Parts: sequence; structure tokens; C-alpha cells
Amino acid sequence: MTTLAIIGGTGLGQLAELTATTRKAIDTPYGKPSADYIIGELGAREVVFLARHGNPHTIPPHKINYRANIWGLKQLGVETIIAVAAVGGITPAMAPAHLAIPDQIIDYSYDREHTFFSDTSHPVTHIDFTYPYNPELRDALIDAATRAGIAASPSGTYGCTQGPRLESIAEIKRMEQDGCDLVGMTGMPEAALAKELNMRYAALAVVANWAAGKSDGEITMSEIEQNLHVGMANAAKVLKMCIA
Ligand SMILES: CSC[C@H]1O[C@H](OP(=O)(O)O)[C@H](O)[C@@H]1O
Ligand code: HPA
Repeated sequence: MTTLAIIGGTGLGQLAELTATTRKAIDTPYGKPSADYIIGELGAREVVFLARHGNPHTIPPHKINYRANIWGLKQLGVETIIAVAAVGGITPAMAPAHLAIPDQIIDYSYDREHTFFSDTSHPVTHIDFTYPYNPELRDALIDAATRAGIAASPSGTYGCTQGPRLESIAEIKRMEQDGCDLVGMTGMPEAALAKELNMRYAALAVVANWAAGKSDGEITMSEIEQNLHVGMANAAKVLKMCIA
């Protein structure tokens, strides 16, 4: 049975390292996942890959069916999820193309289906979310980055905005005061849904750009693409080392 999954986001719509792949379309009680699940091998391990924004990349962050994505992985027997996420860098260490393994999260998103526990016919369920990211899985990613010789910040707070627009300077200032180091649009409810289904979940963040106001001028898609080109190549090395 497959136990490990990688969810790829912006800049990682497929995982070239996967070999012997098959596809699996899954329907769930919550609707359709973003794409077919790609099941293949990485090193000696079976790995499931899911393109968070669909294939091709057409689903914006606020329209992603996070519940279907996570439910489908559970159906496939996945117990461990490494989520790859493009982010904006807020604090000085989080420079473009840098990697980080966040340890905390703040949710600024809204109007998203964010729980499996809305059903009023069951007793109310409150999961613990003290550690949104699985500590052992985070340690494995940190260790893999060290062994791969790739610099990665071993902690950081990820702030999840609603998107799809990027943020204003004032919004980033507020997030920085709140303690955010990184800003993205997909970390929630993904992390919480995985925890609700008792799955190990950690994120490998790749900095695509300085967040609004942290560099001169506006943020351009071409700078994001260039930084992700470098950052995702390093992320793939960390994933490979981690899984091996
Ligand atoms: C301008 S790129 C913004 C886009 O990239 C991130 O996606 P993902 O987390 O899936 O890698 C961010 O959350 C936004 O969706
Ligand atoms: O600046 C950003 N803001 C939000 N999400 C992002 N994903 C990449 N860059 C950014």
C-alpha cells in the first residue's frame, strides 16, 4: 500500500523524478480532486503525486477542492504528505529561491471548505493543532536538506492569504507583526484537513519572490518564474534525499 504523497504547487506541476507511473482518478464525497493522482516510484519507494492547481495549472488557490484532494490521498492509503509550496519571503532570511521548512501557520484565508467535521449528526470534533506540521517529518526534511547540501531555514511561520491576488505592503507589514516569515495561499486548510484525517503533513516552502514592500517596485511573474526555476530544482533534490 502506498503511504507517501507529494503535493506539488506553483512551479511543481509534475515530478519528473517519478518513474513507472500510473494514473488514478478518484471521486470523493466532497467532489473531484484537483487532478488524477500519479502513482510511481522514487528511489525504492512508492510515491503518489498530486498537482494542487490541476494539470494544466488552472485552479486558483481559493477554488482548490482541498477536502477532495486530502480525502483521495487517504483513500489511496497515504499516511504521510510532503506539501511543496511557493511562497513570498517576508523576513530577511527568506530570500528568493531559498527553501524553508515552516513550523507554524496563521490562517488569513476565508470562505474555504476547511473541515471534515461539519456534520451535525456526530459529536463535535476539535482536533489539536498545536503543531500544524508533523515534527518528525519536518526533521526528516531538515536532515535531507543538510545531507543534500542545500541551505534551508529549519523553521518559520507561514501566513496563508486568500489570493489569488498578491498582498499590499500594509498587509505584509501586518503579517510581519503577527510573526509571519512566509506568505502563501494554499497552506490552509490543507494542513488542517490532513491532521483531521490523522495524516503526517509537512511543507517544503520555496521562496518565489520578496513579499510586497520587501523589495523595490512591484512583484512580477517573470521574477517568480526565475526564482522558482532555481528553488524547485533544489526542492526536488531535498525530496529525493528525504524519500531515499
Ligand atoms: C504568484 S504565485 C502564487 C501561487 O503560488 C503558490 O502556490 P502553491 O502554494 O500551490 O505553491 C501560492 O500559494 C499561490 O497559489
Ligand atoms: O508574495 C506572495 N504572496 C502570496 N503567495 C505567494 N506565493 C508566491 N509568492 C507569494
